[in-house]
Parts: sequence; structure tokens; C-alpha cells
Amino acid sequence: MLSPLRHIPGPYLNRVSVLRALHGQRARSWISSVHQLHLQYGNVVVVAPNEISVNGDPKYLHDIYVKNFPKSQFYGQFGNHGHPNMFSSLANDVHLRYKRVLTALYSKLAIFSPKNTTRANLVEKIGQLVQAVDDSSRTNLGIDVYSLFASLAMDVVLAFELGASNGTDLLLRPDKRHIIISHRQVALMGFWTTLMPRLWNWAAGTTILQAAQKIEAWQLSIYSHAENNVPAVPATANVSTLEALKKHGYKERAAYSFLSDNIFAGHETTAIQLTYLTYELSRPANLAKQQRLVDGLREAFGVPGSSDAVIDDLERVDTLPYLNALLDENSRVHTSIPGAEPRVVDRPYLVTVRGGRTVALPRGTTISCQPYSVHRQREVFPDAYLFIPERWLAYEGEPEDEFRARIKRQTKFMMPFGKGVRMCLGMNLALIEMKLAVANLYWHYQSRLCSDWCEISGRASEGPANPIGMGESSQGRNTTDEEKMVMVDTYTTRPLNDECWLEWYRHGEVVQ
Ligand code: HEM
Repeated sequence: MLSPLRHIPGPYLNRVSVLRALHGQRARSWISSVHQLHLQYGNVVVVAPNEISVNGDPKYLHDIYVKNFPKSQFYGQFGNHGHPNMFSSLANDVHLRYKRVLTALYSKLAIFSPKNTTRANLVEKIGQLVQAVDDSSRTNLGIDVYSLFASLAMDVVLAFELGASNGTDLLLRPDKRHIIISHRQVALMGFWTTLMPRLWNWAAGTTILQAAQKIEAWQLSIYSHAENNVPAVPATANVSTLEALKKHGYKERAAYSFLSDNIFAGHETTAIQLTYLTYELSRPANLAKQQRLVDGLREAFGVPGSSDAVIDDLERVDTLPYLNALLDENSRVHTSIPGAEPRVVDRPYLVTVRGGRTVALPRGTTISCQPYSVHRQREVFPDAYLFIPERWLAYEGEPEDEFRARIKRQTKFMMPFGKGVRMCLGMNLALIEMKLAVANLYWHYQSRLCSDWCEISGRASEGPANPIGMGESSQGRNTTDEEKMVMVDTYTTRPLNDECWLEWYRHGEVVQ
């Protein structure tokens, strides 16, 4: 009865004990549970004695993330090598200090600038991606795109962090991709890392402890190599993240903490987006969408002049309407980070619960929005669970002003890269990397689900493809593509089986 959150709707147990929240997160079912709570109790729900989840009103997103309540202790565990970094810093002033060092380097202007090395690096890696798919298309075997895109993302992010010559070459060397598996093993420990750090070693067991040690040894060896081989770049070009950090006084492990975080934050999230987008495009019911993308690419760039031609016009790729619609819809439905982004109330703050009552939150209350739910507001996104890229384009006969107003409203309910001050540092890099990857792949190829991998659901003639579920309860018998592509119910998601097998055919080739 004395709970300060007693007027916030939700189950009694949540108000008096953290057990349900802890159990839900450990069992990988918490995002779905919180989503159900919102459907049942409204926009503001209690999830633990000192914690609420809010949804349904962009005012909350603005107040929490743009006006910048500090991050909760959840993030404190994301330090590396004994040092904090941008992602793990909690206090706003500390974060601002870090942000000043790195923001310009990751700005869209810097990423796109012809003076910098990033463009050339991106184009080179995309060429290698096309080549890897070409190899698989010649053998008529499928390819696991989740590993392929993780390799791309790792190669891109490391070239950026350390300089082109100091990065990885996982696209060219599949035999080195075991490091991605180690990252996945450790990433699955998210519950223990963030909420039970003292029990981490016990929960990890030998295999994961070894994976963590292997990652750290690998990181330190590539960083040390980069320290000894500083890339020579023209005076007008950007330096690597490592060099930028060093210039600002962050040395050795204090700098490495940022790099290791960017590797974790950057490679998996990008791979997840690309995997789900190419999966969606390959589903029988979505093949018309794939064709629409191909038609748009042909219109913009003609047909490839050779099998290794690469579209390198970043500006044009960046503005292709249907490609953008695909990325927006994919990041809505299959957002890489669907879990709550918790912040702490550090000033007087009021929320309005179902029924209209206003409740003042005590300072210290943890408050969050979870992108999974924000992205599924039915009043904003009709058929919210379905993958419909067309919702990001003007409907037939829709007046321009109504279209603009609709997109503005939809955008207010999107947070695939977070929102506000603590929004993703690597967003501009990730976005153009993903656009280049999808544009180049579908310029050369068409894709299909690999029938040796799964029972394929749905038909080309049918309406929208079924929504993909969240959490193991949607896994069924784990035999169809829809079951295999269920999203893991964790802060950062991934496909339940850690794989997605697609077949690629050159345009004009007969699809098997
Ligand atoms: C598609 C790819 C990516 C997605 C979907 C993504 C998503 C996100 C999200 C949702 C957040 C906010 C998390 C929160 O507040 O709980 C975030 C923060 C962050 N991301 Fe990304 N990210 C991506 C790629 C990258 C890349 C490539 C890098 C680095 C090279 C990166 C570095 C960071 C950092 C440093 C932060 C913390 C920013 C801060 O606290 O100021 N991310 N990202």
C-alpha cells in the first residue's frame, strides 16, 4: 500500500517484488510480457517496485530521451578493459565529455565526405560482399546471411575504428569468422552482464568464459597492432577512432574501452537489420516488394556492367525512396534493440495513467520505453505487426500535406537508433552501409529462402506475410522459416537459431 508507485497500473506482484522482472529477463520473455502489460493496462505500467514502462505518447520519448534523464545502472556494466565508455557512462556531464570527442567523426558529413577514407572503405567492403554472394550463387548453395552480414559489419566498423589496413578481413576469410561466434556466445549473457554481474562467472560456465577471454585477447592484439601501424592519411582526411581518442588524452585501455564497445554495439545490430531485411524480401509473399526494389535500382543505375560492378554513388543510394521505405519498415518491425532503454527520473516528473489520473514519480524511479512496443502503436501504424514498407511512401491519391503529416507522426514513434542525446553514435555509418549492401546485392541478384534450410511458409500470390514472433514461445516446431526467424526476446535481439539461409540468383537466371 505504501509503494510510491501504487497508483501506476499493473500487477500487484510487480509493485512489491523484482522477481517477475528478473525471471522474465532471464527466461527471455520480458519484452513480450511488458508489451502485454501495455495492451492490458495502458500507456503507463509498473514493471518492478521502482520501475515503470511508458508507451503510446511521443511526449514521453521527448521528455525521457531528448530532455535526457540519465541512464540507469543497467548500462554501467558495458565498460570494457576496466574502463568506461560512451555507451556505459551514466552521468550526463561525463557522457557529454566523451561525446565531444567523437560526434564529428561519426557525423553524416564526415562519413560522406570525399576527403575521408570511409567512402572508399565502404565501397571496397561492399565489393567483397557481392563477391562472397557471387561465389555462393555459382555453387547453387545457400548462404547464411546472418554470418555474412556480421562479417561485413565487423570489417566496416573495424576499418573505421582502427584504420583500413588494421581492420579485419572476415568477408574474404570465412575461416576467421569464429570470432563472430564468440561474440554471440557472450552477447547471450546480457541478463547476467547487466543485472547480475557478480554472478557472471558462475553463470557463464567454461565455454562462455573462454569465449570472453578469446575476445579480449583478440581485441588487445588488433589494438596493439593498430597502435604500431598508424595509417598514413592526408592531412585533410579523418583519423581513426583510436587516433581521435588518443589525441584527446584517452590512452591504451581507456581508449580501447570505446573501441570494444563500438565493435559490440556496431557489428551485431547491423547484421540483424540486414538479415531481417533480406529475409523479408525473400519470403514468397514479399517477392513483389523485392521486384519493386530491383526496378527502382535499375531505374537509378541501369544494369550492372560486369559481375563485380559496385554502385558507389552514396548520395543517390541514400535517397532512393523504396530502399528507404524498406529500411524504415524493417527497423520498425525487426528493430535490433527492441528492449527497454532505461533512464532514471532525476527531476519532478508527472505521468498520466489509464483513466486520466496524474501521478508524480519519485526521483530515482527507473523509467523506460521499449522500442518493440513504441513501434507497434496501432493508431499510428495500422496492421502494426505486419511488414508493410509502403506505409513510408505516399498512398495513392494521398495529398502531399497529409502524407508529410503522417510520416512526421510515424517518425515520432520510431526509435530504432534510440532517441535524443544518447542516440546511436554509429547511426550514419550503419545506415549508409546497409543501404549500399542492399542496393548492390539486389542490383546483381534476386534472393529466395533456402528450401534445404526450412519449410517455406506462404505463397507469392498470398497477401501480406505473417508477422514474425518475439520470444521462444513463438518457436513452434522450429521447422518453418517463420519459426526459425523468431526474434530472441532480449535487449538486443537476433534470429532464434543464429542463422538465416538464403539462395541468390543473378537476374535472368532460372530460380530453382
Ligand atoms: C543498425 C545498426 C545499429 C543499431 C540498430 C544501433 C542501435 C542503437 C541504439 C538503439 C542505441 C541506444 C541504446 C540505448 O539508449 O539503450 C545505440 C547507442 C549507441 N550505439 Fe548504436 N546501433 C547501430 C550501430 C552502431 C555502430 C555501427 C556503432 C559504432 C561504430 C554504434 C555505437 C553506439 C554507441 C557508442 C551508442 C551509445 C551512444 C551514447 O550513449 O551517446 N552503433 N545504438
